[in-house]
Amino acid sequence: MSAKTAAESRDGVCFSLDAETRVKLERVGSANVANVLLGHGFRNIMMPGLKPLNGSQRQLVGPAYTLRFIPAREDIDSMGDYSRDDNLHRIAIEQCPSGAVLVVDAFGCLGGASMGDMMAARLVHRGVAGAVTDGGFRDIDAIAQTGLPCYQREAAPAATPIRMHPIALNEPIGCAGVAVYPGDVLVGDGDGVAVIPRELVTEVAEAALAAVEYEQFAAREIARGRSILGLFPATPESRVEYDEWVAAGRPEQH
Ligand SMILES: O=C([O-])CC(=O)C(=O)O
Ligand SMILES: [Mg+2]
Repeated sequence: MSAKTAAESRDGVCFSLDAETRVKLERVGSANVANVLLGHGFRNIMMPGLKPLNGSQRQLVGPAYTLRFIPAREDIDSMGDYSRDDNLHRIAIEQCPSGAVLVVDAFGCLGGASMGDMMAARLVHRGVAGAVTDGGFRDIDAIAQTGLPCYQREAAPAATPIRMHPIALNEPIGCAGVAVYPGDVLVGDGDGVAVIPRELVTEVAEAALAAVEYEQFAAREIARGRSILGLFPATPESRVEYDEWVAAGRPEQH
């Protein structure tokens, strides 16, 4: 492992994503990713109910760094505990690697915040690619101003320790009913968030981008009045047409 890669790894998990794959995933939809993963047999990789915090936020792409909460208990959780430097919630903000996505298992809890705008600002400064929770964030207008791509169920403004206790970093979690292993790669757009098992990311990115490029051809044909039958989904014949279109330099008009 190179020094750079080692710097990007924690607990033996690699959080780097090669630039070529990242650029491909920035160009594809979560639905394209879901289709490709369905072809590999995966049916539970989209996080239902999670919405972008800001409709104009940029595409979310990055390997998962995980934080897991359990329900708070009055004899253990307090605002005093929250302020401690060994609080795993705050450590996650300081340790989520640059380029990674902080993925929070909040057990669906909306009674406490998974993150606020000070934390989001710190993630932005540290080069983190985004944050996802199956609960909600507080200070959401201010988080939107930071530009950090974020996904949540809905706003959860109450103080975290009222309902949530951070229990583990960088372990497998469930988020919105989807398994997330540290280093799995998330892709989020307006539809929601898809999770790509780490070992498949290169081939999924390639196949999803190929689907997007075929759809550019199909969209052009549909705009010209053509039926989707025989065009979308692709047929062997329409693929020949697509290949000819690509060979011709992808012209906008016939
Ligand atoms: O104190 C918190 O729970 C988090 C918060 O509001 C912030 O990061 O702005
Ligand atoms: Mg705040």
